[in-house]
Amino acid sequence: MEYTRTRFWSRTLTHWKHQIPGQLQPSRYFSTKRPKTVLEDIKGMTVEPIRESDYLKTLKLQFTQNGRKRYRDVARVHASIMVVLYNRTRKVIVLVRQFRPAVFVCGAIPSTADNSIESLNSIDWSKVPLETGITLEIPGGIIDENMTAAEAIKQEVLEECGYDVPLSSFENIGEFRTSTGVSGDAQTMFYAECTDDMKVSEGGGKPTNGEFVEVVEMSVPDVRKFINQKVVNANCALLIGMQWFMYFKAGKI
Ligand SMILES: Nc1ncnc2c1ncn2[C@@H]1O[C@H](COP(=O)(O)OP(=O)(O)O[C@H]2O[C@H](CO)[C@@H](O)[C@H](O)[C@H]2O)[C@@H](O)[C@H]1O
Repeated sequence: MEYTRTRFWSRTLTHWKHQIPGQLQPSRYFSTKRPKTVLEDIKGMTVEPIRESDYLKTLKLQFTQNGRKRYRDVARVHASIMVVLYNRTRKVIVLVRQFRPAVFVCGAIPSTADNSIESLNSIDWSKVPLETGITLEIPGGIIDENMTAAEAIKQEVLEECGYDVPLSSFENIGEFRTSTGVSGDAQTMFYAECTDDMKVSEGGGKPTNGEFVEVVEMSVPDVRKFINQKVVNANCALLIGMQWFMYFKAGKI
């Protein structure tokens, strides 16, 4: 299918119908409206223990510290990359909305709840509003071991947002840990600018991987309002990235 710019932008004309819990009237904060996709088509949620996983290994680390025996339960997960992507033509930050099962479960029941498999499977998940699990994120993903971090983020931007941004445009702005208590995995954050001319596809993720994302845009004044909210259904990386952008870039673009 040949993509034209008219087609991309005309999809943004449908109305944003959903309010994301923990965000103040998101429609006020977006310069484009939410396109209709299949994010909401989620059915038949069940829960079972992990026996084997390509994405998560749990370990019990035991050691002695200052003569005292200690242990720590640790989760090993993949390192990841993400990017604050600014579209110079449209003067917006490019973001993705997606259904995150982990956020859905944590948003639906408190972490102190009975987390037994029986108890979790007795919940009627269809009654939990799906918006509970829909997050706003800066584009990103896990690092494919055959790629550099910059190559990996370039590919994520293409797959998720449909922009073919030159590799040299990705500026590494820092690495940090997503969690220090449980997983300790590294995230590398990039900054890149794109233009409408770099838009080569609609984006949306890789449906063959079961990945469905919606591309949304936020104007710079709206970024300021967004990061000033008390609660957001977003990850720390989005907030760190936006704060970095407001501090180092917003006054210069
Ligand atoms: N836990 C899991 N269980 C089953 N399948 C999984 C999985 N994680 C990834 N996958 C599979 O791998 C594919 C690619 O994943 P991504 O590279 O998009 O990582 P994701 O953004 O989900 O999380 C990564 O990148 C984001 C940044 O975008 C980080 O915040 C986050 O910590 C990091 O895991 C997914 O579509 C899915 O098929």
